[in-house]
Amino acid sequence: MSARTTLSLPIIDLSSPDRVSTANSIRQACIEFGFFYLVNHGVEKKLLLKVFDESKKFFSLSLEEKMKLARKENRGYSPLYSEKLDPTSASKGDLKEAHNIGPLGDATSDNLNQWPSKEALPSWRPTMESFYWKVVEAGKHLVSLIALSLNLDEDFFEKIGALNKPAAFLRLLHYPGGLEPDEEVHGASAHSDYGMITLLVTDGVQGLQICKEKFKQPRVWEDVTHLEGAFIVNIGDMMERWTNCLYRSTMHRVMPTGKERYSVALFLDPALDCVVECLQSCCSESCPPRFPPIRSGDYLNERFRLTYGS
Ligand SMILES: O=C(O)CCC(=O)C(=O)O
Ligand SMILES: [Fe+2]
Repeated sequence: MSARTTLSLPIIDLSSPDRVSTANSIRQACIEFGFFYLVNHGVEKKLLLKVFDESKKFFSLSLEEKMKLARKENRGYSPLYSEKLDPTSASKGDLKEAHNIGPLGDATSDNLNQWPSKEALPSWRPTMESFYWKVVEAGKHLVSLIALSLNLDEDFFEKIGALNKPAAFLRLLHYPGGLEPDEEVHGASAHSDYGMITLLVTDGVQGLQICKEKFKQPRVWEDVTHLEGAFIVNIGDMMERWTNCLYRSTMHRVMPTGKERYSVALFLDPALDCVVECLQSCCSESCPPRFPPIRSGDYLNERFRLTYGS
């Protein structure tokens, strides 16, 4: 087994009035780790607790009930082992169940969402909708600081249409307990996220690990410490493509610790018709673009296909 250490990530304060210094700290964090903690993000503790409470109620419904909402078009319920975030792994799938919601606010897309019945979970939908919008708001604010950190106008990503209809997915996750650490069984197998940024909140149970040097073997995994009340934010692959790998989309995974674990992630992805191509400030003659331009929707579809094997 490879060596492991525990890691404290840089802390970014979203409410700091000194935007330039915050942008500088974001730049450092994205170059060095691709991960950081986000504090003072504006999402109240009460709402966070309510989301976890509803999530626990949802995952304790019978499998039959949950399968009525089985995943279609990346919305709805995915049972244990149905996903493999590392398509190269030989395992039978990831030891987690999940439920995806999003993108909201657009009638066509909204209609594809699958909601548990009001009889079973009366507060589910308003809780998730309210949380979704609060986290999207924090995410958009953060993206404006990321633009600043890349010496771009704060509204750069708005102007190129990446955030017009936020392609955001809210994903509730449940990792069952009972299994000890094992190199074969992963809660979430090694992967990088696909989009711009991910904002994650967990119930405090350990398990999340990152590997800073994804191309180096053997891989070195470091445990990410829980910071109460903070979001854990990471850079996704499309942001890595925009920045020509200046900002890292860091590989991560969730290992079973023997304890049951809940987490909630919001994936803020570029609008589906937005073309993601190397930023001018991130390439030069001696450092040409490493990736060709790609439509966000095409990129996402391909990644989902590999993850779900369909
Ligand atoms: O549950 C976690 O801590 C991380 C989940 C994750 O990385 C993902 O769903 O992409
Ligand atoms: Fe992830």
